[in-house]
Amino acid sequence: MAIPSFVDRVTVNVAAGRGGNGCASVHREKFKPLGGPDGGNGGDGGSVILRVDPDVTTLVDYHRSSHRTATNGAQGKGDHQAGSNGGDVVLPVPDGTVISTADGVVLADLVGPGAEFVAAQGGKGGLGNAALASSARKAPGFALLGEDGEERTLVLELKVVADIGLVGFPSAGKSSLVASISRARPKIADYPFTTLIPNLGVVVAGDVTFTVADVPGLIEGASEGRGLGHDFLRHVERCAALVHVIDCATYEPGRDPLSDLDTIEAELQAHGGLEDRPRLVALNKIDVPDAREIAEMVQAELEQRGLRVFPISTASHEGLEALKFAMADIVVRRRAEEEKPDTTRIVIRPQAQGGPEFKVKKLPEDAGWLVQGDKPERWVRQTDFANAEATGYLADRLNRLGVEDELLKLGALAGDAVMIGDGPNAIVFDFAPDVLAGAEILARRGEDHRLEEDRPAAQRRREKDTEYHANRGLRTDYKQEWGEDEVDLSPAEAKRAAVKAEKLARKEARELEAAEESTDQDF
Ligand SMILES: Nc1nc2c(ncn2[C@@H]2O[C@H](COP(=O)(O)OP(=O)(O)OP(=O)(O)O)[C@@H](O)[C@H]2O)c(=O)[nH]1
Ligand SMILES: [Mg+2]
Repeated sequence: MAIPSFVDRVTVNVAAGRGGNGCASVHREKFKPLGGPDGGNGGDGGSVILRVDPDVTTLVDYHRSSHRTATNGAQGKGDHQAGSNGGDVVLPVPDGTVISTADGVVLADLVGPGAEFVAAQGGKGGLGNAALASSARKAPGFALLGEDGEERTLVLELKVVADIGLVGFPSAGKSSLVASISRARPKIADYPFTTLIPNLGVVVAGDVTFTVADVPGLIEGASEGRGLGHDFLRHVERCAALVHVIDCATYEPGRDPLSDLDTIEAELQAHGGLEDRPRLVALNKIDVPDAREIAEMVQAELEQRGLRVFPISTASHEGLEALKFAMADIVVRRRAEEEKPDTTRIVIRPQAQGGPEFKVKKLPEDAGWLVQGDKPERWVRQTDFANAEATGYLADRLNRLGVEDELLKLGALAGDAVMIGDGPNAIVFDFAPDVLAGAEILARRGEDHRLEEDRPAAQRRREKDTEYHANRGLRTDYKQEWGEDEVDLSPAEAKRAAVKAEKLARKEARELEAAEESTDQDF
């Protein structure tokens, strides 16, 4: 039989929608030439959300199609029309789904119906020029860009949240046991590895209700990746107790109840983490005369090892009541010991970073300054650098946040490179306090005087930025941008290369400027 692919651990790619751009528009009406700004805001991009749905028991759907994308927010329009928001995509996942990054960092552990995790946050829509108008800037000639939606690769793992885990060789009768003590109706068949995904059954014993999960057959070597069992052992990691289901009716050579138990114990040992869990032994299939004989033979020896043994038959139901109550006993004891009841939702989410809204760091080797922070980085993404007024607005925002003060305090000089953000979308500015410090100045729409009056160096810089950002849709990285033809630069190397190239460009510009000045004097 071909080993089927695992369905309880899947890698999914989620992409949220982009925020719509804000609109820059001016109200037009007959005989009223000076209308106010009426550009609407862009809609927010839809998010991709994972939510526990009690009706979903496997991750099989994500195994078949692992890319999920939410829709983009619509662009804002004139006449104060806001773009509509992109729709969220809600992905139903089973209770007990653990979400981690591709490199194994656990982001969330979803327990309980309705528990949610935002897998990819939709991009915020950009403000339209109507929303950007202020008393000083009555008719902004620009709008903010919508932000990209988050894109992530996540690993979803299902850990069944069961009180009791049934372990054993293939065809030992684990699924049959779940079926005979609960209302679950798992597939049962006389070939090994019938169960590919754990079956969960709800068992009622007296006034105790608990859950039992069978684990797909464990075989020797499973913990080293042979067979199916290893990947499924994680399902029993949360169990209060393990029940060994032992087939006393097998005619396979080399198998008997004692060595089967040792084999499974060795697997559990190799997997690790289950040593402290109490064990019960169910000697199954005693409706078969030979099996009953074998069970009677080994019972005493197992009991000598300190194990509680239950001869059972899932076919005739003999011994099942005693086994059920023994399970219930352990569950009750475990629940009493536990500080937190099982129903507590455990949701781990990366906490939003508190503290100051931005950080300024001096880069080594006089390479300039690095500004990091959610707000400044977001504002850069929202800026249309082809529009000087939008660029000026960004400078004002950064100034108001205190970025410039902080740079001055730390000793930044005019002309120093200031890098905002350190991802592929990072952007490098010349530090020009006079530009940053300017108040709102009336200018023609889409322009900013402060930038117009710049020296040629800043002019050059601005043209370069404009060109760079015009190409942003292509996601040009530093290698292309700065003509660096080394391959596989690490982000830190790329940053250094970018800053170095930036300094060089600035030096050239200064030289050019000096040359131009000396030319001026000739006239
Ligand atoms: N005679 C008899 N047969 C049983 C008993 N319990 C289970 N079986 C049979 O054993 C075979 C395997 O049973 P399953 O419950 O599918 O075994 P499993 O341990 O879940 O096996 P995998 O899912 O493959 O790991 C089936 O043909 C069952 O009918 C029993 O008490 N008596
Ligand atoms: Mg089974």
